[in-house]
Amino acid sequence: MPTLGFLKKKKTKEHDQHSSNDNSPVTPTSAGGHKSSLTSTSANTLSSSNSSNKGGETMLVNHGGPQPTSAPRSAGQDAPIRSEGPAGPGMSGSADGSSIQSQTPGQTNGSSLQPSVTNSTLTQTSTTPNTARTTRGKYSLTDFDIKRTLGTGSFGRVHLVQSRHNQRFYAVKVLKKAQVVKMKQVEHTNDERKMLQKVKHTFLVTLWGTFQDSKNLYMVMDFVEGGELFSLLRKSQRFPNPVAKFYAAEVTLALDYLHEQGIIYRDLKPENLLLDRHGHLKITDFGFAKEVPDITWTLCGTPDYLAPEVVASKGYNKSVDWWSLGILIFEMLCGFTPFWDGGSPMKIYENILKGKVKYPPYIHPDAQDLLTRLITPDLTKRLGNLHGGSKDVMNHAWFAEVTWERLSKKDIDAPYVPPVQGGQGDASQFDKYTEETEQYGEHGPDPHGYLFKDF
Ligand SMILES: Nc1ncnc2c1ncn2[C@@H]1O[C@H](COP(=O)(O)OP(=O)(O)OP(=O)(O)O)[C@@H](O)[C@H]1O
Repeated sequence: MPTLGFLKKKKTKEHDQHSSNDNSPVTPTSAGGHKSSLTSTSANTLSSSNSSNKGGETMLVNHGGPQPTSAPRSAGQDAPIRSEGPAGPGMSGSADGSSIQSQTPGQTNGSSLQPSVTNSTLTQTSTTPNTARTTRGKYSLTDFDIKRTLGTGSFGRVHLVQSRHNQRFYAVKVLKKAQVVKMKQVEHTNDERKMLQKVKHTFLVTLWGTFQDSKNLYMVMDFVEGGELFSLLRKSQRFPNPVAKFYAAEVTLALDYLHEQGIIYRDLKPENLLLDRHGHLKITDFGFAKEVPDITWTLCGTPDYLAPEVVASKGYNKSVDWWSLGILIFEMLCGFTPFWDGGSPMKIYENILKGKVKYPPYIHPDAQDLLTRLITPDLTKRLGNLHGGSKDVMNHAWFAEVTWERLSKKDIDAPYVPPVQGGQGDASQFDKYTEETEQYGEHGPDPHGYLFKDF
């Protein structure tokens, strides 16, 4: 049994060895839900419509195990509010010497726009294959008021910001160029921007635009208000079978979409899964996503989630995401990852290569069957990598009651609705961080600017 170290957030990037129109303002349409409990319903959960699934048993899960020592966020307090609309942040005409680029989608992926009962209106945006946002405009720091920090990463932090044009809230990821260069992440950072610009899917975060100044890179995204799945999982210790299934099914749809686009995600973990105001998932952090038609070799990702072929520095393909899905499902069902062992990445790698997974007795047999088929080193046997592709995963018995079509339209209630009121910049679901003291937007020498021409 792992000790409490597994409760910590898993850091990502240090393990990489590769050097390698302004839309018109929209009036808020709804306030978010206020259910703060994790609701697990019957096995029907994943096939029920929003309108019919209101009677779930309340289960803020506590399985009697150790309380987390880190990461649990304070339960969200309702806080001042407003709502995002289907519009980008709005842009100023010019920008303090920043070089800039952004997209202005005509529509968003909708999750933050409408109450879930109107989900049928989301069909097209949710499943339509990517039509890359190509409209270019200009954002700059002067377009936003920077509010608090939502999260920190290896090279910078993510801020809640408010557009000075339409007063809506967004998340801006700020990356320090010098740090990106020092950690040999130039290619990954440019890829992140490229991949996020390309994708458009209900369960993926929307990138509205990017820009840079002499020191930093900025990525303007939707503010996903409900916090990280990681926090919910640590608070809950582990999820009941139907709850894990709900999140796994949404991730499966997102992976299916990404793989269809020729993109490997490579960084699946609860820290990168955010909940929107209705409790549906949004995958964020495309720092390791890559367009790979066939095989690639880069060692990147988070130790606990790495497939053996990645650990062994072999060439690998999209199937690494299916392996990681297995690890994610395991972690959601058990509260810890299968290869975790004392916190040392080397030990974790050893365990991954040994490939022995101990399944606790409380895991549902169908779940265990799926996990053994995903967490298998044999690529000729790994589900998702076989002839049927992602459909093999979707057709597995554990997902039997999932009505994929409805799920893709978010026409199924989420098991947990974060206690936020949408659109008001309510960041109560996020940890508090010491704020950045360094001023953004300063003029000065820009020795690394040439490396980030697309920003
Ligand atoms: N669009 C968003 N809306 C709300 N919060 C966000 C958003 N994007 C990121 N965050 C928060 O910021 C955190 C860090 O973001 P992200 O993982 O993209 O940064 P990173 O620098 O790549 O991190 P790491 O180095 O750990 O991979 C996330 O875990 C999440 O809590």
